[in-house]
This record gives sequence, structure tokens and C-alpha cells, in this order.
Amino acid sequence: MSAPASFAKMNGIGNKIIVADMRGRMDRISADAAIALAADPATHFDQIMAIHDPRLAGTDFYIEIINSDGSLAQACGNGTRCVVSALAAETDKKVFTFQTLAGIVNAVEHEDGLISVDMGKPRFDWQDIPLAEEFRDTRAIELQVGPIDAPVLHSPSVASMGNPHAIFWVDEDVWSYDLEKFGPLLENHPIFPERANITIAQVSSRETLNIRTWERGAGLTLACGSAACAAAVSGARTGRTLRTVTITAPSGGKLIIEWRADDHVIMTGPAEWEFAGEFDPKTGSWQHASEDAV
Ligand SMILES: N[C@@H](CCC[C@H](N)C(=O)O)C(=O)O
Repeated sequence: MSAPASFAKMNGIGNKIIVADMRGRMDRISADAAIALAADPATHFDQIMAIHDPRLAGTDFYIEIINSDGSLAQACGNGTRCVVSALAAETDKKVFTFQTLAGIVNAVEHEDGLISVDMGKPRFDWQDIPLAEEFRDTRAIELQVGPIDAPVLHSPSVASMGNPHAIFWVDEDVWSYDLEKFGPLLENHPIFPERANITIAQVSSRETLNIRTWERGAGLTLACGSAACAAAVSGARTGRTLRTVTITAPSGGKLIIEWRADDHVIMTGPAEWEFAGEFDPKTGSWQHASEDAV
């Protein structure tokens, strides 16, 4: 048994997030603990955002991101907004600098409660996605699913937001595609040596996109912030959209994504608190916080 750590169950426009307070501790959350928490319907999450003491001068905290299958992720846009919301509620601080596997992430909570996260610069070179073979033009790579002469999904744009994304452009409603079937096949396709997040995107105007995502290490989710960013930059670089778009997630929640002239991608949206608890970072056993005890 490890000393219990506090957590907040939250969501970012429906993306199920656990924000875990690992500050002042030398241990980290085990993959087994993450899998156990994900298996409990009450604490099921898409990502855990573990707040650790800073490791780099000039940063507030190190954030470890764990998918529900126990794998580590480099970036989590919706989860980062939940971390900002939780920390801002704890202090009067509204501006934060985090270190993640994807690099430095700056974020701010606005007066209206919305949170903007600088998700950094997108990467498009095949080696940076990464892909297993060279593709000179990653705006559309040779990858398809379905009948060879009538593929259901094909020619995705690929991008990295620190984590790998493939964006399949579709003309029909995003709900008319069997992502439950195609998602895992594509997530684990050998073209993606680190697996990939798989998104289908419908352009509804030059400033609006509807997306659904099969997330690497988490499966179908109600929202995915880094996928929204990857879809936004891919829409712009393929001439489908402008550089600032509103993305509608499967939950119906919306994110505003701005791909700035300095190449930074700014994601703005809400975060929602659900309940507090304590858990064992080694085993995943948990209980509601005393004040929340039901
Ligand atoms: N839901 C997250 C993405 C989390 C990481 C992703 N599953 C991966 O493994 O890359 C988001 O909001 O960005």
C-alpha cells in the first residue's frame, strides 16, 4: 500500500480526465493502478494528468499523462485545461507553465473561466509523426481501410502535436462511419510505429469542423483536444479551412483552435469538475474524498 494521493475527476468537453496530485511525492502512478481506475465505471477515465513537482527551472509542474490502457502520452489538450482549472481553483494563480513529454506547455485561465493552452508547434515531417516509411507530402498519405476499389476511409493527413494523429477527411456525417471497427485497425497499423490517434473530420465550413476520434490507448472518446488541434492545422495546410476554426466534438462540446502566425497552436475551451477522491498510486484502489463521501 502507498500513501494515498488526492485526485479530481473532471472532464474536458466530455473527455474523461483524472487530475492526480502527485506533488511532494517520489513515486509515480503505476500502469496497473491506471488500468484498475479505468476499469471502475465510477472512475473510468480517458487520461490521467498526474501533477508532479517541477523538473525544469521556469516550469510550475511536470505533468505525466497516462492513457486508460496504462500507456504514456506526450500531450493531452483537454486534460491540460482540467489541470489549469484545478490549480487555479486551489490558488489565485491563473497562468501556468508545464513540462510534458511533448515539451513546454503554457496555459491561462481567463476571467470567463475558459482556458487557453498553447499546444506548441505542429510537426509534419514523416519522421516526426512518426511514420515507418518516408512520405514527402504528409497532407495526404497512402493509407486506406475498406474495399480496395471503394475505400471507406483513405488518404489521411498526418500531424504531430507531440503525439501522433491521422485525420481522415469525410463528406458524410462523422457518425455514419464505423470508427469502432476501423479505429483499432488504424491505431495499430504498422505505418505508425508509436501507434496513432485516428480522427474522422467533416468540414462544415471554412471555419467549422466536426470530428470523432479513436484515441491511441483510450479508444472512442467524447472529445480529444490534441486531435482537434491536429485536425485544425491539417484543415488549414490542405486548404480546407482557415487558420482559426471551431471544432465540434462528439459530445457536442466546442473548442476554438487558432494556428498562429508564429506556428503555435492555441486551443481554448472549458473544463468541468465532477468529484474528489483519494487513491493508491500503486494499486488504483480509491475512495471518495471525505467531504464528498456518498
Ligand atoms: N484526449 C487527449 C489525447 C490524449 C493522448 C492520446 N490518447 C495519445 O495517446 O496520444 C487530448 O485531449 O489531447
